Amino acid sequence: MITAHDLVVRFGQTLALAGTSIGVAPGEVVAVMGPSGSGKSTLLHVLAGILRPDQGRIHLGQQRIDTLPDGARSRLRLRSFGFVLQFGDLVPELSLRENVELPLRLLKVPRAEARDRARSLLAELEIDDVADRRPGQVSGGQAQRAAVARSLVHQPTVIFADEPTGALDSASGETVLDSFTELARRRSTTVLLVTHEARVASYADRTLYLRDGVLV
Ligand SMILES: Nc1ncnc2c1ncn2[C@@H]1O[C@H](COP(=O)(O)OP(=O)(O)OP(=O)(O)O)[C@@H](O)[C@H]1O
Repeated sequence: MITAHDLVVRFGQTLALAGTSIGVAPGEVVAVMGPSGSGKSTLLHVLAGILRPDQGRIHLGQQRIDTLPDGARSRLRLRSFGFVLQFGDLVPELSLRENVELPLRLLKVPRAEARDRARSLLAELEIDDVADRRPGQVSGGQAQRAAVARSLVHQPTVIFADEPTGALDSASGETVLDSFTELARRRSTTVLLVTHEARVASYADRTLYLRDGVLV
């Protein structure tokens, strides 16, 4: 589903990715582990088209995506990718429901359909009772479940998750990971999960290890 060859990313003197190749099959849940500074977030940002590699090639299915112009890459991200980040990426002024509807509204899905699709995911993630509250008025676990719902609602091809439970206690983290990976598997959505915790990686089908910018 997503493949990359010989990715190199430099930040000044720092070689964040040093010729990394990766292939993730459709519907596969893959974890990327590694120590702090090994290049995990950089790899995720490059694969997701947020950062352009200095060298290398990235394909989504048959389509080469690293050479797309900025506008086309933004549209691709909106349509084909979902994101779950560690914290703070819900819009604080919007309710959980409005946050979950947001990708659909940006994709011009009619309001009623967006509301229905958000409602059904909010119910599946058992946060329908707090859906009208803002992120600041719910628990961290409930906010992360809303972020999971938002990442899935437009049926993306790939979801990128960067330490999705890093800010939660372990019980809330397990609940979020259980429902996230279960829903993604049921929909055959490919997931790339970056974490430094083996407990989190255990939810994946396969774990890759990065060290000094190379998969080992
Ligand atoms: N914007 C940036 N500017 C300069 N150096 C950067 C930047 N982003 C990352 N780096 C450097 O690139 C290397 C890889 O960083 P990256 O954030 O990808 O690692 P990581 O494995 O995700 O680390 P962590 O687990 O601590 O989040 C590190 O040496 C980091 O300091």
